[in-house]
Amino acid sequence: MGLLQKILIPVLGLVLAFCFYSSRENFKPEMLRGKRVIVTGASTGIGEQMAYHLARMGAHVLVTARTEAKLQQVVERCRALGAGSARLVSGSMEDVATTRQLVEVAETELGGLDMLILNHVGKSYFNYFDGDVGHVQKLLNINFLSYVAMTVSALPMLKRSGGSIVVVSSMAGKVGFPFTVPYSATKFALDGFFSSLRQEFSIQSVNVSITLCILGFIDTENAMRAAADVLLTSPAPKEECALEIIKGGTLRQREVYYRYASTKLPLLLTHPGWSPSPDLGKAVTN
Ligand SMILES: NC(=O)C1=CN([C@@H]2O[C@H](COP(=O)(O)OP(=O)(O)OC[C@H]3O[C@@H](n4cnc5c(N)ncnc54)[C@H](OP(=O)(O)O)[C@@H]3O)[C@@H](O)[C@H]2O)C=CC1
Ligand SMILES: CC(C)CCC[C@@H](C)[C@H]1CC[C@H]2[C@@H]3C(=O)C=C4C[C@@H](O)CC[C@]4(C)[C@H]3CC[C@]12C
Repeated sequence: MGLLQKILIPVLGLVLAFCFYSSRENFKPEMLRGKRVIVTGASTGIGEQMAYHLARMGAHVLVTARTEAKLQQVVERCRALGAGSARLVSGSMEDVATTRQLVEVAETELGGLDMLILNHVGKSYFNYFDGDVGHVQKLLNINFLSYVAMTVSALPMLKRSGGSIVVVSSMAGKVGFPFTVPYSATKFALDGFFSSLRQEFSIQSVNVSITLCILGFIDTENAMRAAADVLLTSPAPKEECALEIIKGGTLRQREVYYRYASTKLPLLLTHPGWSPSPDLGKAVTN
C-alpha cells in the first residue's frame, strides 16, 4: 500500500498528464488561413487587435461595432496586413437589425462562417453600485442578450462548418469583485448560458465548440481610463491577449485564462484611503 501511494500513483499521474498534453494539437497561424470570422466590438481594444492577428493569418474578417469611421480604418489595415478579405457592418448590438445584417453578409458574401468571436461590451462605470436598474438592463441587452441572439442566428452556419464560438468574458464573470456590479452580472450570465449550451452540444453531438475567455486587467484605452489609477495590478498587453483568445478558439478549448497568475494577487486597490469618486461612474457611462 505504501509503495502504491508513494510511487505508482504519482507515476500514473505523470503518464496521464503526458498523454493529455501531448495529444493536444499545437496552434499554427495557417489554421486560420481562409477561415471566415466575425469579430464584434472590433473598432477598438482587444477586438481591433484580434482583427489584425486574423488578417495576418489570412482569414476573411467581418468586423462590427457602432463607429463606422473607426471600422473603416480597421478594415483598411486588415487588407494591408494580408487578410483574405475584410468587411464591416456598423450598428449597435442593441438593435436586432445589426445581428441580422451580420449573418446575412456572412451567408451571402463569405458563403458561411467558421468562427464567431463575441467580444463587444457596453460602457459601464467602475464604482459602487448606484441602484440604476435601467443601466443593468441596458448592459444585459448589450453584453448578454445580443451574444445569445448572435449565437442563435449564426448557429446554422457554424453547424455546417463545424465551427467555433468564442465568448470574451472576465475574471469579474467568475468571481465577485467590487465596483463592477452591473458588468459582473452580465459576465456571470454569459458563463451560465454558454457553459450550459456547451453541455447540450456535447449531448446532441453538435460539432460547434464554445470557448469562454476569462481575462484579467488588459491595457485597452477604455479600461486604462476607467481603472488604471485605482488598481495595483499592472495591465497585460492587448495584442498578446488577442492572440491567446484566437489560439484558444482555434484549438477548441473550453476556457482560456489570460494572465490569470498576475491578476490573482495583488488585487487590492491603490492608496489605503482611496474611495471611488461619485463622478467616476457618470464619466464613463453612456
Ligand atoms: N480591458 C480589460 O481590462 C478587460 C476586458 N475584458 C473583456 O474584453 C472585451 C473587450 O474589452 P476592451 O477591448 O477593453 O473593450 P473596448 O471598450 O476597447 O471595446 C469595446 C468594443 O465594443 C463596441 N461596442 C460598445 N458598445 C456597443 C454596442 N452597443 N453595440 C455594438 N458594439 C458596441 C465598441 O465600439 P463602438 O463604441 O464603436 O460601438 C468597441 O469596439 C470585453 O468583452 C470586456 O468585457 C475582460 C476583462 C478585462
Ligand atoms: C477576483 C480576483 C482573483 C481577480 C480580480 C481581477 C480584477 C482586478 C480585474 C478582472 C477583470 C477586470 C475588469 C474587467 O473585466 C473589465 C473592465 C472594464 C473596463 O472598461 C474598466 C476596467 C474593468 C472594470 C476591469 C477592472 C479590473 C478587473 C476587475
